[in-house]
Amino acid sequence: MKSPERETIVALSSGALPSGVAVIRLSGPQSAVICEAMTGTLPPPRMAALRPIRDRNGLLLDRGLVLFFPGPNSFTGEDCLELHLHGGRAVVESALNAATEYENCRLAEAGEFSRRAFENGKLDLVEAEGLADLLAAETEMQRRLALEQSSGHLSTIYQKWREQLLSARALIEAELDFSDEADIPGSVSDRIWSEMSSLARDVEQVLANLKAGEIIRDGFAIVIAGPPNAGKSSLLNALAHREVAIVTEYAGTTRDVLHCELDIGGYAVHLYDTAGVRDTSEPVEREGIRRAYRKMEEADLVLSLRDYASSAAEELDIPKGIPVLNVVTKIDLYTDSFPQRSEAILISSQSGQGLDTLRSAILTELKERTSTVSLAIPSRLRHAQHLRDAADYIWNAVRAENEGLEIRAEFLRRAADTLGRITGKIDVEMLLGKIFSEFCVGK
Ligand SMILES: Nc1nc2c(c(=O)[nH]1)N(C=O)[C@@H](CNc1ccc(C(=O)N[C@@H](CCC(=O)O)C(=O)O)cc1)CN2
Ligand SMILES: Nc1nc2c(ncn2[C@@H]2O[C@H](COP(=O)(O)OP(=O)(O)OP(=O)(O)O)[C@@H](O)[C@H]2O)c(=O)[nH]1
Ligand SMILES: [Mg+2]
Repeated sequence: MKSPERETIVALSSGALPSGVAVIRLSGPQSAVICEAMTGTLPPPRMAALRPIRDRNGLLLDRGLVLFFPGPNSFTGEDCLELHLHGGRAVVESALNAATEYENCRLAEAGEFSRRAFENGKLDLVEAEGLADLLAAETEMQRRLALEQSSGHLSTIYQKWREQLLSARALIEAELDFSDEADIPGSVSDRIWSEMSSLARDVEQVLANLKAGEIIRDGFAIVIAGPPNAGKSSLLNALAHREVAIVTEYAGTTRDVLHCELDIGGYAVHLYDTAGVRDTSEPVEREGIRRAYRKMEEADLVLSLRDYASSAAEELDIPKGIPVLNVVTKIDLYTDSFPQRSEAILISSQSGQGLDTLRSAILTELKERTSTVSLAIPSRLRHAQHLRDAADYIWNAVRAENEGLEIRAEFLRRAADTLGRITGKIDVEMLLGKIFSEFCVGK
């Protein structure tokens, strides 16, 4: 039986319509035939050519740029065709319809181009995740981290470790083969175990960067907390540059946790406003206060606010271990010179005084927590789980001195497999759906 030809897929790969230019991308064995049929000729590989674009009946749809990438030298590794059209809805619609008229050509699913690139060895899983993050990146630091990952630097590190494990294993197996011939003194294995210990430490060092990666990729959670009327909601509004929260002179205005997104120095920040904390028997307010504390527990940083006029120590009970910045508010009301009480940052949400100082204090905190020595920053829990397992297997191998070389080699094999799962060298079928469904259609 003749095996069915791989389908050619087509999609709009550029953004929302209407747009200046729209890029329609095809990938698969029919790309060249469709190119000739729709544009008259096959342009030289990877050279843009201006051509009329026609449907099957010869009707002119648009005049646009045509690019052909013969496989395997394309994004997907297959023959690829790009039609750069005018970005009108009807233009794009008619071109997509025209392409799918051809045999074995259909609309692509979300992430299908990247999935083919993965299947053809053009991308590994870490790079594919990086690419998904690059498309989702909204801040400068997210963009940098994603670009780093999508261009294979992290993959190279994981791959190098895997090779180190495999060659250590090979040396051990070789030693096992000669083990009848009595113990060779100063055998290779002494050297191997010290190398493996240092490898486990390298893995753990990258693992230690996980939190930094999460802060960059998923954002930094800052919770504004303090007594009622301290000016918490006013600060949220001032930093967001819009009226997110209701502000009144009544203590106890905010009940629910409110939220806005900020970009501080290229970092994504989630800023939360909470109910003012005080003793109260009012049930709605009590629930608000309970939620305020719950939010503080999840915070990366708490801004503890206090009205300048208020008596110093308030009963804000910030959960242990959560970093705090003390902020004194409403300083516009007090024009006289300030006796420097504590190291609090003095602000006025009304006049804007001190807000830049507050922003740079936050940025300093962010930089401290993301300035990892090495550039290898895993941004996903998926990597971290495998890295933790890999390090544990290596330590097991190193420490199993009394267990015999077979068992120790088996631990190294497991460590190597675990690393292989991160880049997709091993056992990936289950993951593929999840990773590639994060993409949009056309990617
Ligand atoms: N028009 C257009 N712009 C684009 C893309 C695209 O597909 N089309 N990209 C889509 O993501 C990005 C660029 N990424 C690309 C990655 C690989 C190849 C490619 O043809 N690779 C071949 C040849 C490499 C070479 O000549 O150096 C290969 O890997 O074999 C093209 C684009 C961003 N800009
Ligand atoms: N003069 C001055 N008034 C401020 C400033 N910030 C807040 N206020 C006033 O203080 C009062 C309380 O402000 P909110 O921002 O609602 O205080 P809150 O901490 O959110 O209060 P709750 O939600 O009740 O806990 C309002 O009348 C604000 O206008 C400021 O910087 N200067
Ligand atoms: Mg409030």
